[in-house]
Amino acid sequence: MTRTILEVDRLALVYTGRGRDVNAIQDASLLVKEGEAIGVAGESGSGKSTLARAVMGLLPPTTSRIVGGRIVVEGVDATGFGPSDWQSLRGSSVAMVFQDPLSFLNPVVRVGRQIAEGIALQDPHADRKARTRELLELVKLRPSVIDAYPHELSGGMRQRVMLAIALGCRPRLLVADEPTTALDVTTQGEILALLDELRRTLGMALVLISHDLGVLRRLCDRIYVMYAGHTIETGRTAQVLGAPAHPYTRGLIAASRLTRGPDGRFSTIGGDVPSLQQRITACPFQPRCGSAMPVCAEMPPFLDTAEPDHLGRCWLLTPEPGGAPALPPDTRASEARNVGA
Ligand SMILES: Nc1ncnc2c1ncn2[C@@H]1O[C@H](COP(=O)(O)OP(=O)(O)OP(=O)(O)O)[C@@H](O)[C@H]1O
Repeated sequence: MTRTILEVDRLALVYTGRGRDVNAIQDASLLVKEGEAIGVAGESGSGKSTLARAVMGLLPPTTSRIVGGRIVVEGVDATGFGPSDWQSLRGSSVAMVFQDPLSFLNPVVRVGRQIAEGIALQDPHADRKARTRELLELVKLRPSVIDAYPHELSGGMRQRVMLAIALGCRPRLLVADEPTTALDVTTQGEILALLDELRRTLGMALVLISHDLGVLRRLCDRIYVMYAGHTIETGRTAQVLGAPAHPYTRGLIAASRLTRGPDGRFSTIGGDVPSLQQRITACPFQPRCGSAMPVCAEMPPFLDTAEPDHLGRCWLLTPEPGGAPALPPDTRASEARNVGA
């Protein structure tokens, strides 16, 4: 059976820093198996980056707090980890690349040294020169890049450098948060192809965060769709994007295709994302949903089975909307963890 690398089980997380709470993650689950490519989709503000940073231990403990659920990395419960525990995990089994390499790279340190520093953190005895060259070759950069400063490189090259640094710890999981959003279309294609190739050749799992469904369709085995801090749908990519179970996913797909409605206007999802200052106690999408029923405003739906390995958080998926849930909540949560198992 394929090993589980990451398991997020009904996570809830609050930002507390700006004088008011923001319940950025309210009920999110994620399961990543060895070597798998997982996509996380959702509108701006749905909690994708917060989830990514939470599973990497990169959220500041002074302004964020996990208030429910668990994060388990390679069988170890990391939910209560402090900064040093997270640092050693990041140096050994998980790594992350971000949208903007310039905010990550040190502008006054040559690229080669920045890659070598990452290698030394993981293995103080490593031959840093040889391993730096090996990493540059992996990300398809010329060895001469070693002497360059970040500002001397193009956006695509900087993203490759950030990838080389991330790969320095030989991660079993790479989390990539909108890694190509800031790049032109051609460079975007090259970086995505590289990510795909690296995942396959290194046998590494990938969590790819993107609001671009086309990108996720191209690279991912399974997809999680997020809305207002909730996982609202998950399944194999072809299932979720080909036969979406949740009205929100259907709206997201229509909007991403730039299709026009009967009135000739481009499809959009009407209404506003709910406030995250309180925990949402009903269906988070109900105020914007064209298929909403009375129960949707009264009780939170649970992730339910649309078909094998395909779950949606929607009362439309229960046999008797408004009646007792077909499965108790805990059973449904464990199903969310088991999708793709
Ligand atoms: N440091 C912070 N303090 C308070 N609230 C925050 C903080 N960071 C993010 N948020 C809020 O948390 C919610 C989720 O934000 P997050 O960045 O995770 O969403 P996202 O789906 O990644 O959006 P985007 O695609 O725009 O990056 C938003 O309402 C956002 O305003």
